[in-house]
Amino acid sequence: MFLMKDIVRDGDPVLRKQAQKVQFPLSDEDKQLAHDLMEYLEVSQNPELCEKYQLRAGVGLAAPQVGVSKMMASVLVPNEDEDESDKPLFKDVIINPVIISNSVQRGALTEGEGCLSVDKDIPGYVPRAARITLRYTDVDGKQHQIRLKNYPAIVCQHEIDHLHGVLFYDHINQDNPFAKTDDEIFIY
Ligand SMILES: O=CN(O)C[C@@H](CC1CCCC1)C(=O)N1NCCC[C@H]1C(=O)Nc1ccccn1
Ligand code: NI
Repeated sequence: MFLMKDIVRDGDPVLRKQAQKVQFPLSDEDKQLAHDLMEYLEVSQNPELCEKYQLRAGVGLAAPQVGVSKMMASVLVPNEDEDESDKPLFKDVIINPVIISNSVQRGALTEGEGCLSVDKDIPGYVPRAARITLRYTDVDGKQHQIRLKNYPAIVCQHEIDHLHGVLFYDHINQDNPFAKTDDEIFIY
């Protein structure tokens, strides 16, 4: 199981590398990595376990963040409203993901973004596509092509950035971190 000590921090070159495509069929090592990447999110989103293991709760975790330069990331976006079935908005390990289309409309999290690999808070809007069409392969080798919008779309873009050596603050407007072009929508 990954702990905070296993998470690589900004400054380590692995976070700025282009990750390698994952070969199928998955090796046992890659299957274990996929499992561990998702397990981190599940454990971190459980209040008791998060506390017990002193984790920072996360909704995504990319392989380079645990020092493995491979194109694989876990995404677990919980369904915030309690009453709804606690079926997550999006849950999968995305392997060799490719964003095949981006909406012209852009969006950003109103509170900006953070990263488990970046210890300091860096304020500012991180403009991203409001909607994307994502193509990826899952651990079983099944190909998916899905459309995502709002928070799940933001999370997947953040993770896919990691696979290309991009960190969230690379997108923040240096002159005016909270610059807002009029067509931008903002998501919670
Ligand atoms: O690459 C992946 N990362 O760096 C983990 C990041 C990924 C998200 C940041 C913005 C979009 C994707 C992450 O999850 N966070 N960033 C730092 C601390 C907070 C934490 C977070 O947002 N936690 C959370 C949110 C809702 C519900 C439960 N937990
Ligand atoms: Ni991150």
